[in-house]
Amino acid sequence: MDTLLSTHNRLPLPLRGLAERQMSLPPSLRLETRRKRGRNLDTRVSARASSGALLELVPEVKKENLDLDLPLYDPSSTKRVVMDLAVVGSGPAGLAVAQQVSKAGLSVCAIDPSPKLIWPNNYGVWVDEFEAMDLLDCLDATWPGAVVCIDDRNKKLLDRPYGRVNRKQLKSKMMQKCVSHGVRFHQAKVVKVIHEESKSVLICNDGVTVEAAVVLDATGFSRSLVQYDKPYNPGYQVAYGILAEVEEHPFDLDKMLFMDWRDSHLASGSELKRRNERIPTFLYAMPFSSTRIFLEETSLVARPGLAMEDIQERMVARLRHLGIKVKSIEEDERCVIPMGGPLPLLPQRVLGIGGTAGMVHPSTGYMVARTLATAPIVANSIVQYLGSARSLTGNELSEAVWKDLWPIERRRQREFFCFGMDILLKLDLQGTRRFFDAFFDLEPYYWHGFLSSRLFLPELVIFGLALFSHASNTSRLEIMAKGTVPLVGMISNLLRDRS
Ligand SMILES: CC(C)=CCC/C(C)=C/C=C/C(C)=C/C=C/C(C)=C/C=C/C=C(C)/C=C/C=C(C)/C=C/C=C(\C)CCC=C(C)C
Repeated sequence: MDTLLSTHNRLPLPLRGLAERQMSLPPSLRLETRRKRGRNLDTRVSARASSGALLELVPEVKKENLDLDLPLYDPSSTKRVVMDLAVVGSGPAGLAVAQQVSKAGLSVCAIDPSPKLIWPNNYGVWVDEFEAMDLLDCLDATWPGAVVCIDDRNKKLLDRPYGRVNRKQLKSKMMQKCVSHGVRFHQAKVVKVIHEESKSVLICNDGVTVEAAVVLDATGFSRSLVQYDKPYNPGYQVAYGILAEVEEHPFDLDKMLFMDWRDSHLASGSELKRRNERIPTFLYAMPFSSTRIFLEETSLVARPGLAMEDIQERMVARLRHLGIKVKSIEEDERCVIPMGGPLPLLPQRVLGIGGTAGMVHPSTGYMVARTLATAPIVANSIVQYLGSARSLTGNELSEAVWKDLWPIERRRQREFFCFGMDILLKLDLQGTRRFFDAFFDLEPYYWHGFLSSRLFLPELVIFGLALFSHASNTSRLEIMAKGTVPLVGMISNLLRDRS
């Protein structure tokens, strides 16, 4: 499945409106959205295998839909009214808000070209994040801990349970709640929105119009309706993953492999090794059994993003070196996640959530847990301002909701995460290893809090100093040399944005 993700927490989200955004990406990252599933071939990835041979095992595209009857929006109804909320996009972010606003008794219309489509990506999350939202039933595999291989000699065991999201179960659960609270669905793509004083008119590609007091853009990275007023210059996380049946693999079943930065699979002096030394990739793996495993070769962040073919080539070399013989591939995924970059224009009439609203963690690419945790904030604020008193409408209402979505402390936190991303962008393989060696030696409170967006600026300063003090002398010099300009940039952005 190819995806420009509207997500990770790993709900990296299925891409909506990819085509429009494709042209703004570097050519090597332009992808089509597709989903592949279940074809068994008797081929093996052998010692002579190329990425071409691996790709031959990738099954045909097959989109999977939920088996669910959706109540449809009726454009011909004589009683047609202005809906309270129109949600554009039915990824996790959009459905989470739709579900909660409709629960409060407001009318909601969800518009999506494929509302029943099961989200395409393998999302991973820290179990505590889903537990806090009472979503443990939406994990289909969990590992009591994780492991980070810094290099051949240095391995870190992370005592933090990790899980894979059962995307079918999560989407079914959210859709069922939406249906039981009366959300209406319209299967189309929104092509234009016209704003009037107290309502907006959404024009869909099938000619239908939907009127709503509030419009929420939850279309992920396609950013269909939300506007940006600054140049869009994100870093890109690029990854190629396969869910595969293998003869065997060397990984412990009770640990997920969070990051493997080893490069012994790349021949000394080879071009591939040189490329990996400049812009490293790591292996991320979820072992489900001794013969079934999800493997993803990942470039954490680069600008421009790494070419998918480069990543596939590295993955094949790695699997060969690890003695992993792939018997069949159930599904594959290609992820391109924009990270960092500017926030959308604040405030603006259309509301946003998820990728469209700058909610991807700029230092990690994760998004799902944070988005799901933010949905109640957005929903409550819509309900409060639009509720019985109808205290606010139009631009005033949008301004108030955007403030709740991106309060000053969250904007400061994001500035720090972008500062972190700027450092990561400049590190080569050795620098990256030294950096994560120090990062995962921090007190769990700090590295957990950083990855799960729980630390705010005062604590992030302590986190930064702690990381600095844990770092080796070489790494400190590197942080100072490569971090000074981004640090000054962060400080000036923080001083500029004080409201
Ligand atoms: C979408 C899908 C489905 C998929 C995709 C692909 C994948 C698999 C992915 C994965 C990923 C991952 C695993 C990720 C991870 C990440 C991480 C861990 C990250 C981290 C980061 C960190 C950082 C950035 C940090 C930072 C820090 C800093 C910046 C510090 C600094 C310091 C200094 C400068 C000193 C002074 C102080 C102050 C500022 C106060």
